[in-house]
Amino acid sequence: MNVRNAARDETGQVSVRLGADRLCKSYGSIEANRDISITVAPGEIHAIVGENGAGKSTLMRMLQGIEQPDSGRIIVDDQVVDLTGPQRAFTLGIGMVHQEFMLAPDLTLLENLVLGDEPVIRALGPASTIDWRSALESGERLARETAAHVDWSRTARNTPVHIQQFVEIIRLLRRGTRILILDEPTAVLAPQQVDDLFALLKKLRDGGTTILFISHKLREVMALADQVTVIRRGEVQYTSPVAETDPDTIAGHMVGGQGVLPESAADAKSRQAVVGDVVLEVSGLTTPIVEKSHPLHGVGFELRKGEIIGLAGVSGNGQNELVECLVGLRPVGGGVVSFAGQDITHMSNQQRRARGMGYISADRRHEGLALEASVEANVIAGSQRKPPISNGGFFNRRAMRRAAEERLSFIGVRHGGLDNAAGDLSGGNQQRLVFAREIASRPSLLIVSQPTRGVDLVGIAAIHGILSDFRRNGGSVLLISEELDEILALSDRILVMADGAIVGETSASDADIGHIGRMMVIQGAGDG
Ligand SMILES: Nc1ncnc2c1ncn2[C@@H]1O[C@H](COP(=O)(O)OP(=O)(O)OP(=O)(O)O)[C@@H](O)[C@H]1O
Repeated sequence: MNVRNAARDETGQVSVRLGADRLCKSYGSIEANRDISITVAPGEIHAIVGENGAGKSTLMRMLQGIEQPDSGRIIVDDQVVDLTGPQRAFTLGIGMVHQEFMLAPDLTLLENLVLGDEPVIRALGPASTIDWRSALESGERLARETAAHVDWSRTARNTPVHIQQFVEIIRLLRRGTRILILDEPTAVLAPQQVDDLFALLKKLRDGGTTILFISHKLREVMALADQVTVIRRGEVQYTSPVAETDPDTIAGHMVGGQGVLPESAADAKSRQAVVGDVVLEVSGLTTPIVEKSHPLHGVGFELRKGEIIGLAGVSGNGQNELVECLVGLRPVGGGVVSFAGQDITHMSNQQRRARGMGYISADRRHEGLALEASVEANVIAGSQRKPPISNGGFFNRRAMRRAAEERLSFIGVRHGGLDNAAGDLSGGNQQRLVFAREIASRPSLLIVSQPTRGVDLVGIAAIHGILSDFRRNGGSVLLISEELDEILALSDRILVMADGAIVGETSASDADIGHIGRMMVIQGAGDG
């Protein structure tokens, strides 16, 4: 990229709003980014796609000044800049909306809007006071401009997730963000909310904001982006205007020479499951009202052998609480949970596991993994006292290594070495690791929450294939997912949850995405 000669065009506009010029970044022996060059024009929506561990987050961290490149240059407004830290990037107008929102949960949305940059009245001499009226005016003006409906007096904690996301965006705009980076922004949204977000982003784009977004969903890339760049194994593989490409071409560049994608979930599902006896029976389940949780109101359903039930719902409507009750991590207020004919309502998580219940938590960083521990320790956890790793009281180190390697390669976890910390894996590879461990313990029932959040195309197909095989071999799955496509592709039956209750049920063959989406948002927290 010839920056010095990247002359402003005839109208005096800059041609490169944000650019990376041969950026390199290594962690030990891993080259996370190698000679990455991208160019983003003013008022462009640029999608960055790539497999898990491809190097997308590393690039974003450098563009935000959180990490320094080993070599290469970053360009803002046609000029080479030195992003010495996040504050410098912010001053230049670069702002990022992370997957985990940064709002302070107990402050109101208005307080969050101005936090750290409060408008003040200086009428009282040296003392000053916050000008709430002007804060509210600026919030409402931005909300109007972005067509968002925001109740500024609500705390962030009590605000539906899609409104929190709007407020995050508005907050950045208020502080002069001109280059907005979004990390998988639709992961937590219902379909209608995705449409609203895209309408907002297009509006911002048309007003001159430059948008860079990371996504694993090619349908979204096609619907939203002007330009797409594929990163593979730390290098730019492909870049194209979206109007001149198609999802197959993009996917081909993402997976490189791996050829045909693994069997899709839809193909796997077309082989009808044989459904047997009831394995999990839940009736009248309630939870006490506890702060920071969403109470359950009499949840009941049956899950049979060889069946996948998909639980659809906007996040924050009681799904987490239900899962925690089922796996023994939250006390129930009333009702009964039976597993394989036995009342397990008050059993511990360990007792449930010993009876064949596997659990894949949505919160892999806190519940699913010990991030400081090695990749090997994490993938073996729970099996270290069983053969072949332990035999007659003797611990077999080689058998442990072999088992770890087999488990990791079974689901294609990309890692830099068995002794590296699990926390150093990319997000998607952390999720694969949890899956590899849980499947290896051969459960009869899997409770799976957000199994493919942040996982790439190949990983999704692999995980879906594993779930379908598990079901075909007589396993039962309760699948909780914010991805309706995933629920539709895998489930035999679909339950919809809103406001702590099951509000609808449909068989997969009759499922209609619009109808399910409406049930999801018609009540409860999704309605905000
Ligand atoms: N702090 C770190 N220490 C060691 N290795 C790291 C670190 N951060 C990233 N890596 C490695 O660099 C590579 C690129 O990771 P990165 O997080 O950028 O990928 P990604 O494309 O964002 O993946 P995902 O889609 O799974 O989030 C991976 O192999 C990862 O394990």
